[in-house]
Amino acid sequence: MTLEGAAAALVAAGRRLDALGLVPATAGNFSVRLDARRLAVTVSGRHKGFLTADDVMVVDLDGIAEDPRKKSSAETLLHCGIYRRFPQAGAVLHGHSIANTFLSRAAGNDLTLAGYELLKAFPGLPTHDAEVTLPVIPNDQDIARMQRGLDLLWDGLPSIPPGYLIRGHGSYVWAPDMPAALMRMEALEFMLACELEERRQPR
Ligand SMILES: CSCCC(=O)C(=O)COP(=O)(O)O
Ligand SMILES: [Zn+2]
Repeated sequence: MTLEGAAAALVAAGRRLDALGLVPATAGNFSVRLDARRLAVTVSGRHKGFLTADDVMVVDLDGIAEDPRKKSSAETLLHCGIYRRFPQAGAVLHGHSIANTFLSRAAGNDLTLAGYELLKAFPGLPTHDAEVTLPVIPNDQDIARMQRGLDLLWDGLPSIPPGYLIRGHGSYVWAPDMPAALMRMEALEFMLACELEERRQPR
């Protein structure tokens, strides 16, 4: 993918996720893979609903910026960690919603979503009669350490779902391309909103 195409995809993703309330304030960050060694990622601290092409920059898989005058997302190393581990990952989205924040604070080490039609948005789940268990990892301002923890966690999982939650912080999903990543993010956040609604019901 070209940098111009990547920038257009990230700007459009920001508008879409902002319209859904998933990137309040300057929260969230997005990326797409450019080639085997590089990704295009959002610049840190920008409101993701109002991105322009100038708010997208190139880093390598170690998070090193091509243009050192620009500062990439504070969470760049989580994007790099996904592209390094999953060769089929072509786009990564991170959002902060009320549902993912609340539920990740209430959850243990993982969160299972079961019986939702929208589970079909995740790979290998052809019917609603299925479940996906997403890891919930501790939040940490040391992003390199958080990624090391994720790598250890992934090493121990028999199969790795294409997403996770960071406690009290937000959700990450990835997919082969941006349209598929958006579909996963919307489906995940819809199911989390349903879970939140269920917990609001009087028992
Ligand atoms: C105001 S949100 C706090 C930082 C964060 O969690 C986030 O997703 C946005 O950080 P970035 O550096 O990518 O703008
Ligand atoms: Zn965040």
